[in-house]
Amino acid sequence: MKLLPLSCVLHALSIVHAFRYDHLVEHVNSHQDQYVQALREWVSVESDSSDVSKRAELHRMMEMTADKLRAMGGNVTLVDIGEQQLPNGEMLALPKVVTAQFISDPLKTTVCVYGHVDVQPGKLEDGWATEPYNLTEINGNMHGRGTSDNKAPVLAWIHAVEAYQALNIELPVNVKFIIEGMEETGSNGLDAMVVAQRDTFLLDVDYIIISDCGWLSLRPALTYGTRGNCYFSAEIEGAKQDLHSGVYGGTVIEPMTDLIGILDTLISPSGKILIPGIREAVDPLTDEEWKTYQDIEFDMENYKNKLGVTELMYNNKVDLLAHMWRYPTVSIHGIEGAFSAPGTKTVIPAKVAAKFSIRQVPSMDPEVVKKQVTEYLEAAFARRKSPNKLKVTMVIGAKPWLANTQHVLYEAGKKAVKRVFNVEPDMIREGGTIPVARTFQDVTGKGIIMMPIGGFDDGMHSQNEKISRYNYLEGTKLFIAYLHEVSQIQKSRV
Ligand SMILES: CC(C)C[C@H](N)C(=O)NCC(=O)O
Repeated sequence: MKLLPLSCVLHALSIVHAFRYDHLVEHVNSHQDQYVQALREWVSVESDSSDVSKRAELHRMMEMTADKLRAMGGNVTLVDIGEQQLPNGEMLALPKVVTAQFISDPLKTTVCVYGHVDVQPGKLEDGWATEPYNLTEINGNMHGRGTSDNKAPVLAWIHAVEAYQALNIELPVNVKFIIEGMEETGSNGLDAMVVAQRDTFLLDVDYIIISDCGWLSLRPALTYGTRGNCYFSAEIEGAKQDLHSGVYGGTVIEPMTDLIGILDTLISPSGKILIPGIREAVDPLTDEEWKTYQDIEFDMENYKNKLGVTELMYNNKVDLLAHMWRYPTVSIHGIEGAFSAPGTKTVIPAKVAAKFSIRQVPSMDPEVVKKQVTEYLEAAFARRKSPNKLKVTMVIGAKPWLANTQHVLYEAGKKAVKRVFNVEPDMIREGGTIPVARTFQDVTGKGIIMMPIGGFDDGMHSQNEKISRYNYLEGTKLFIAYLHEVSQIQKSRV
């Protein structure tokens, strides 16, 4: 019998693969209505991790996620990660973390997909055009709280695995999942779970994949960095109860005036952080980074239009991208205890607490930031010689994450993007935070990639959040293709 040359065998194998990929794509296209229905069911659960009154819904969401993975034959565990302490001292059960495993072939590479199914708050009265928890499709965009962040991407990964199963095509890699329910509030309890499972569930994992972010434009992207987040509460307490501003105004030193005064010392109008030590800790922008940012296609006018603003903090692309991704910033989010309802209540609030955050970057350490901010605000408050009481607390201290773009995972990612979208991806960083990314990196030492499928205009955390049907479906195909590309990475090149 005549043996075929190796090149012919390899060619034949690649044809078989291409044929199967087409089948998988066809499967995704023909199941899109089921995928949308699955998203509708998930969006209908108000799994808001920041609102403790919604905790039962969050538990239900974790159960639904586990049921879905179980129904697909996954080896599923709901991991108890303990309790959280509320500001009033009460203890509340954290949502269990769902882990799952599909096939376990020692000869295959193992990937672990991380995602979350908790959401930010969403209320019609915040200015939504549609009910936030009722998935509503308008012009190809599916609106609903948690669609892009992060329910559709998690489902897209699940559907990618399901598609292989449905067509009886063996998964090219072992696939594990870690799906949590506290990401939006700092991934409480997850770091400890990662440490606890480093030598068990995570031991045979070769790579970790996260799809919890968005593209920069219409071009698909791969993400290699996130900022961290130090979230603070600065509480000022004065009188023992709220006071009539006509009767008492002018006689007492008002907590709100103190609070606004110290908040105003955090950042200058031109965006310069005024807390000593913060800017000094940031690595200078390298020539290589400058060039990378310069080469990214990014339309500043389009960005302004998308946001509905007439001016940005920087008017050149490199500065803007650098300040979006690799410089720290301060944002003030709200004041608890302040009067904010419509109307003209004339009260002097007795106790107010500002919530603000500092997005930090790789060379900064949350514990150091905590000390810098606390000391700085205490000094600013002391200068006011106010008799009121100030209490500064850091409630989230999530670290930033940065990957090596030369890692084989990114090579494989580019191939998958090319296959599905026929373009090279943008290589981008992300200004937001995925708290566990750095923990995965530090604790497991495994390669991590972020492969977003969200659109640049999805409005995560904001009114009318959406994901397009296009991104949802093509994203599913991207994940299918990526599982194949990862299986092609030679173990020696890890
Ligand atoms: C764009 C972010 C990385 C998405 C992520 N789910 C998130 O919102 N994290 C919390 C944050 O405040 O950045």
